[in-house]
Amino acid sequence: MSPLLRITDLVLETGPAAAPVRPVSHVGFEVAHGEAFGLVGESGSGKSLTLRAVIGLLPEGVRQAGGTLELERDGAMRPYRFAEVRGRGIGMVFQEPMTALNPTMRVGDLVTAGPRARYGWSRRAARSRAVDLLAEVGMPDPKAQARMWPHQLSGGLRQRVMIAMALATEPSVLLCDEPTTALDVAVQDQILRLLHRIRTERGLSIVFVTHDLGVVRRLCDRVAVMYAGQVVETGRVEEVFTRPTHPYSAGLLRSMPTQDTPRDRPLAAIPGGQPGAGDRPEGCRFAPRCGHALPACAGLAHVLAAVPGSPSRSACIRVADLGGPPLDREALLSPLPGGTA
Ligand SMILES: Nc1ncnc2c1ncn2[C@@H]1O[C@H](COP(=O)(O)OP(=O)(O)OP(=O)(O)O)[C@@H](O)[C@H]1O
Repeated sequence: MSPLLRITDLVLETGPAAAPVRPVSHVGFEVAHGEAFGLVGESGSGKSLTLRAVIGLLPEGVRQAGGTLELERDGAMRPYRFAEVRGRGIGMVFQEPMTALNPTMRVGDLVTAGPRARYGWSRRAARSRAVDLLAEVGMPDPKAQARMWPHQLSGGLRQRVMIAMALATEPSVLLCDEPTTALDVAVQDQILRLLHRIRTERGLSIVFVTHDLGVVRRLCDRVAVMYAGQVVETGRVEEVFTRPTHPYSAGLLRSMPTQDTPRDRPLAAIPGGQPGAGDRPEGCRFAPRCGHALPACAGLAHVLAAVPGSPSRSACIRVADLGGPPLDREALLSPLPGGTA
């Protein structure tokens, strides 16, 4: 598949310019046309900041110190400034719809506010478009719901409104930051199915930020695993999930529950904790927690390189010696209860 979005060498900084801390260092990834791409990793690994940087919506206190963005237009990859693509090719769905939706606007006006201002749509045209979009995202009574206020809707319906808002600008890429985390399990499933349907029907590319490997297994074609502000491995989901090429990804996958995992069984955890943004070791940042680390790992520059015999790319120099018991391919790739989205 041909590339649609390419991020290269993204660096984000916080703190004083003279002594900056880098929560995201030299992160890059590429998303193809129509592809679902997952960005996974523990809390604090830099997933959300990376996604927000793509549309130039960094929280206060975080600044971009490097990185390029390219988006495909008319058959060629073209460079853009990060904020420039927000609502112009790239849409975003946030984790918490209540804080992301303006409470003083009716749902129908919210959905089309962006394109209406930009393209000068009439009120009538905007309303009709809003109702169509609300129907597309599965609102049960789109005409009536277009007249409601966000607080009158359930969490699941609010998330549908946010997806409709993102679609209103006709993006080619939808960025989703933990789009189901704030919802209860049954509603999570409905939203994941909706995103899958929209992706298929519109031929959209989707980037999912999630700590839930089940979501990645179920919806994504390719994945990047982040650790302490860097991508440590990237590849096709079925490869990374069954033949991980970085000890951190292997540990993360071993700690992932499958449908056969008894509820009361403790998960095999990776010993130790992820270092904070201001507290990162030299060389391989995972080395202090890694059972395969050599003294040399502490002096290594971070390079995501091709792995002999694997289609994945990995930052681990010990990839050939990883060994360990093979991961249970069937358990890791079997459909989740409730079926495929
Ligand atoms: N507004 C901010 N100011 C300063 N530092 C920040 C800010 N937001 C995030 N950080 C730093 O960046 C790190 C990465 O944050 P980010 O939200 O991207 O992590 P994440 O992987 O998405 O985790 P989570 O799943 O918990 O959101 C944080 O651990 C924190 O050190």
